[in-house]
Amino acid sequence: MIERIGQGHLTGLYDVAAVRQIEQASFAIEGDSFPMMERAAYAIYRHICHRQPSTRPIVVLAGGGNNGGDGVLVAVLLHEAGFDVTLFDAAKRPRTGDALLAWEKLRAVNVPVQPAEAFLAYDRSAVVVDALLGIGALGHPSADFAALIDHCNHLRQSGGWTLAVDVPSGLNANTGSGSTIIEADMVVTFIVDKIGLRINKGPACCHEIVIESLQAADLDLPQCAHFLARSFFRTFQPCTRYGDSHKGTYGHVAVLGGDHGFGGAAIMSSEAAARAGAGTVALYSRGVTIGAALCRNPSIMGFDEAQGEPGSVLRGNSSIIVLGPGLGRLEWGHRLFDAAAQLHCRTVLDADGLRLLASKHWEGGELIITPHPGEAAFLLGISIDEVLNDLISAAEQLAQKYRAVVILKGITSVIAKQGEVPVVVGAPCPGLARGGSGDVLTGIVAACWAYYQDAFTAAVIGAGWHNDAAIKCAQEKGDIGMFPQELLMYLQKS
Ligand SMILES: NC(=O)C1=CN([C@@H]2O[C@H](COP(=O)(O)OP(=O)(O)OC[C@H]3O[C@@H](n4cnc5c(N)ncnc54)[C@H](O)[C@@H]3O)[C@@H](O)[C@H]2O)[C@H](O)CC1
Ligand SMILES: [K+]
Repeated sequence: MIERIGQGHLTGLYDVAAVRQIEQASFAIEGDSFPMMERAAYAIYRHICHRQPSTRPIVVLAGGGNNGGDGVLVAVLLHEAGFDVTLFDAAKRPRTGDALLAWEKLRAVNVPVQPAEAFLAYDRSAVVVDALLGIGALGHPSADFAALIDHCNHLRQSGGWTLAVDVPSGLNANTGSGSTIIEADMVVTFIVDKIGLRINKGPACCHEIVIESLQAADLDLPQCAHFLARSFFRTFQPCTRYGDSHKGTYGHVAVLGGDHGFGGAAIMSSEAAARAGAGTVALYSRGVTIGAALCRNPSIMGFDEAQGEPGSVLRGNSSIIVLGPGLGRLEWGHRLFDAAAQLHCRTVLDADGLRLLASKHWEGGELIITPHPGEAAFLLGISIDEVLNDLISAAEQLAQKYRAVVILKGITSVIAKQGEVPVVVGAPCPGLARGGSGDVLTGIVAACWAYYQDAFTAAVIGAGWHNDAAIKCAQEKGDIGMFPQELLMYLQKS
């Protein structure tokens, strides 16, 4: 799969169970667990020296477990190097094991220590090392930890800089969920990249993620997902043109939708397909929508009902249909949905098309569906929280239930297909949190599908490309200033 991307660009994302297995194997090989904690602390120390070499004070928030143990050793290294470091001790019980060994080292060199509560009155602009909770956290942080996390985030808002050890405290390393979470400028995560950092709330709390392997054992364990970093689009231009090509080389996309009141959705989708490089694009919609669409973009073909059935906009059965943007759920939308199914073309299904899918049986062509968590919950008959608490499984269940390639949209998107390792793509772009972003996505994915043929490849590249262009657009226009259709002008910007 995904030959166009190449496995080299897809990195593995693991759950906590896998990290524990690797840890145990590494400890067994080395015959001791403490050296790995020392390597973890040294890695953090190096990043602080490199990124924050100033004379700012450094605060270490240390819990009672081994995540806290890492923090304690970081404090020792910083103190020995002459930094102004204070450790706030949040352990509730006497430390044991490696965390205790670390604590004894700290005591031997007299690092200043204060009780955790004192941190709530701390108001200096500092570098904060979050070593409260790591992969051993259970449930939401206790109230006292939540207060420490809130205060750390408050200091960061007022000019502080936060480095999270392994995982931002409060973030579930498996699900990316959490209520009160450290917002980290940098997360130095150990051994392998963790799924919870890359999905759900994770990406919004981890502004930069660095992976330190700590010379851990190299086990071939199953990955929860692959990750396609944004950097892929620095060198890869999707849907490139060839010298000996013609418009037929790049396929035909037909957008069906845009009922009264929702014409803009279908217009944006068709425009996106055209801008993303589809050879020809047709829009089948209400007459008034066609008029508006042609005024905006005469390169598309516009057909209204008076000119024939939806099938009249196709160019043979290799056409890609986009069904859903502005479809509505009234009689008109139902009719278009049924007509589209009978065309047996490859179909990108979104929005109202997904609502209709839940109540009808799809016997049409191959599907890519693009639900957000609310639509996924509706399609699976579960709550939105259940979807958010296991996005990978929700995407996989949808793929199985609807025999479709699924783009489960979110801060990052999860792309799933039966028999494939899911792929997580994207990075946070708050500018996308507005109506129309999904309509633009459907058009881009359809154009990619016309180009790449393979639905999974098209979904991964299309979702990643949409996100990358949106971030570039927001950098110039601002999150509030950008309209979804404007990101199309950034599809080819390097
Ligand atoms: N050599 C090593 O052992 C290495 C460990 N690494 C680091 O270790 C952590 C995982 O450590 P672990 O002790 O298993 O768990 P944590 O420190 O993350 O958490 C346990 C700690 O937290 C308390 N606690 C649990 N849940 C809550 C909660 N909801 N609210 C408040 N407090 C909670 C619990 O009582 C314990 O005190 C890993 O992330 C690494 O940072 C490194 O990998 C290096 C080698
Ligand atoms: K942490």
